[in-house]
Amino acid sequence: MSNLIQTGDNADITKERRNATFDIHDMSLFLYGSEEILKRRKEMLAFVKSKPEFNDPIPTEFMNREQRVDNGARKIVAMTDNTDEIDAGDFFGEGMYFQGLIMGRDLHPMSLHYVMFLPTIQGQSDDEQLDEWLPLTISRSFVGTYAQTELGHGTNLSKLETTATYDPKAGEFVLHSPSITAAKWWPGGLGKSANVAIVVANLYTQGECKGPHPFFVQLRDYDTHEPLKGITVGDIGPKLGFNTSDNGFLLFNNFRIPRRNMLMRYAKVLPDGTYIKPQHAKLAFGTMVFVRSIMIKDQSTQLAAAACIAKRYSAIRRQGEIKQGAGEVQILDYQTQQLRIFPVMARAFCFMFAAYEIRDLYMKVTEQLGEGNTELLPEIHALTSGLKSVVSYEVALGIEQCRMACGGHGYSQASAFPEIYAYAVAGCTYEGENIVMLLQVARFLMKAAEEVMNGKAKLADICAYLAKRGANKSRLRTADEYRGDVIIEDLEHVARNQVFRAYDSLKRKEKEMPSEEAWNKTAIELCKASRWHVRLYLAKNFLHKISTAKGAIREPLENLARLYAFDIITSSHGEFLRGGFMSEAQLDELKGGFYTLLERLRRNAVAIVDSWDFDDKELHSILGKRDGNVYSSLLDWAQQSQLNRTQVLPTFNKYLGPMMKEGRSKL
Ligand SMILES: CCCCCCCCCCCCCCCCCCC/C=C/C(=O)SCCNC(=O)CCNC(=O)[C@H](O)C(C)(C)COP(=O)(O)OP(=O)(O)OC[C@H]1O[C@@H](n2cnc3c(N)ncnc32)[C@H](O)[C@@H]1OP(=O)(O)O
Ligand SMILES: Cc1cc2nc3c(=O)[nH]c(=O)nc-3n(C[C@H](O)[C@H](O)[C@H](O)COP(=O)(O)OP(=O)(O)OC[C@H]3O[C@@H](n4cnc5c(N)ncnc54)[C@H](O)[C@@H]3O)c2cc1C
Repeated sequence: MSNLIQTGDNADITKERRNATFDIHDMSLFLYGSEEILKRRKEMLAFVKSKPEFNDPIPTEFMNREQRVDNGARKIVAMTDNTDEIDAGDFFGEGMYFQGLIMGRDLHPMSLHYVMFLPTIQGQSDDEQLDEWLPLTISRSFVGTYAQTELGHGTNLSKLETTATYDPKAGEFVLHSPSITAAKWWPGGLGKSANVAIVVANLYTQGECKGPHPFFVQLRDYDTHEPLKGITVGDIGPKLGFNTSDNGFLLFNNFRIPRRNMLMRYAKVLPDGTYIKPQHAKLAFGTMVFVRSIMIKDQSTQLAAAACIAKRYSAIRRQGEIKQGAGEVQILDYQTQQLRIFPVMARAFCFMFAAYEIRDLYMKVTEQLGEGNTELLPEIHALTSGLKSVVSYEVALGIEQCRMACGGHGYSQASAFPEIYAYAVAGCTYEGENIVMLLQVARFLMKAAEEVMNGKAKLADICAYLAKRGANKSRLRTADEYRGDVIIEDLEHVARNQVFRAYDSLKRKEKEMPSEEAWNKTAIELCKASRWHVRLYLAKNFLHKISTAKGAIREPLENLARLYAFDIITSSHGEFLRGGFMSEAQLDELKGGFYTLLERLRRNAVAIVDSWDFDDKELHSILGKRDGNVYSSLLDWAQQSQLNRTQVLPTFNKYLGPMMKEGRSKL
């Protein structure tokens, strides 16, 4: 704990750190997994701080878009000049941390090169293609992106309009955008930075459409960077966030590429045009599964950053009195403030622990795919789709809650909340719009429900609860005893009920109308089932993980995990009251328990967020500064505003001055 206290720190924040009941190093160790990881974080941070080229000339929030794009390009080249400093193969750990430290929370001109282009080359090329493209990708001989979404279609991949038609005489594919709506739209870095792309197009061979497939396509001349003939490309303009990235549009006019530019690890087109289908129809969508899986860690980090800022600021902000005349209190002492922030922190821990599970599952699936085994593909698709949806949505709400909890200063860009929100909320949309992805989970759940109904309960582990009988009354007696398995049983009960309610409703409707229509008319219930399924997974994983904690960190972790569960239950209590599963009295008991948990977590509030090991450089927030000296820093920060460069702005002479002069002259 003491390592975060320094002379000159704000007295309130120092008091918080002194009062903590555990050593933050122990908590960081539990959170990140090993001493080696913590050591490497320190080494990477020290390295980044030692390099002036990683600094921003002025805070990025004071830059215009061109300056941001320029600054982003400069820094990503500097960053990737120094990848020897990290284990670049450890994308999930070192790669993400290193990038976050240097690039901040904005995508940059090479984001898609690393996040999707490289993984697609690795995952979808055959050995010969890998030998050709991988070294060029790693050595940054070109800048790549992933161009799938179009103006008219993003979600529904089968209706992508871009065509790749095989011409056996020339041994080439002809890429074509038959309409305006066929324009690729959104790919990161496509507008101005990328000179190659993985283009996802509907493949036509021997007169038949074989569905969307990935192709390696050169877009610009390697020397002049001018677009090649047959390519129209540009930037799509400013967005809510991601403004350091030149997300782009792209149209093809009968643009030819060699046959071998189709990525052929799974599906293939032979020289005569014969199509060889992949072992599993959705193997070509593997990169999306990969990104959905790493998003969970990224999103939980953003949520933790928001909670860290809100808690540190709430520790130093004094406003109002609880006891009259006793002086203004730290706003962190208000129960309502705790309600706004503590559950957010609990969620960040929960999501991070899930991120580790998903990383491990992803690695297992990759290994299996290498052996030609696609057995776990439906499971990982459902799990990553569901987690991506629930987590990104909760993260966006949580960040906004933290912002509002910081009053007026939360609205300033000095807080970093606008930046964190704009960055994180995009996750609700990219890599599959959240509702659509929840419906994918529902497909998986409906199949599982069908198996249970048919008595063939050979279910994936994550669905095993669907086949359980379960009690029809909650075992909850006192809030203090409400822990571990008892909580899980109750969440299982609600999730199972919702899955079968949706299933029954779907089956009833299927008797009255075509199944696609029945599906649409049950979609709200299906999404609800998916959310409960994912919440159950998250809570189970969280409770299991904290049960392995030892020593002084155990109690605050248990408080967090139980707060997470109590929050879910009390905020959707109707589901638990249904059919008398819980009584009103039980719910009141839980509510009381929830308030007690807030009180218990109060003492360690700051230490818990300190354990996330955010350096000020990474947090990039005046309100969240480690030393708590917020007010003087806010004044310093504001002085960097462009508007403060001169005392009198041109607007005075042009508009306001003449107006006031005229006003005075009329008196
Ligand atoms: C040098 C060091 C540097 C280090 C640098 C490190 C940097 C680290 C940074 C980390 C930051 C992390 C995060 C930030 C990243 C931000 C980047 C954002 C970029 C965004 C990119 C994009 O958005 S790309 C475009 C994404 N698009 C989508 O996701 C489209 C969504 N649509 C679909 O996925 C699908 O079309 C569908 C799932 C909605 C439906 O598919 P389809 O219509 O084809 O199928 P059906 O519905 O008929 O289903 C048939 C059947 O298939 C199953 N299925 C579908 N998809 C999959 C799949 N992927 N895998 C397995 N199975 C699948 C489906 O469930 C059905 O199954 P049934 O059994 O028949 O039910
Ligand atoms: C910041 C950002 C970065 C991106 N980067 C890239 C990139 O690098 N490369 C790339 O190719 N793409 C990229 N995209 C595009 C992104 O993948 C798509 O926007 C996303 O997949 C959603 O598709 P859509 O825009 O077509 O939404 P739509 O599908 O049009 O969604 C609009 C609404 O329709 C609903 N809806 C659609 N279909 C259904 C259905 N079947 N059932 C029920 N409701 C439905 C949705 O739930 C939503 O409410 C990016 C997008 C953003 C915002």
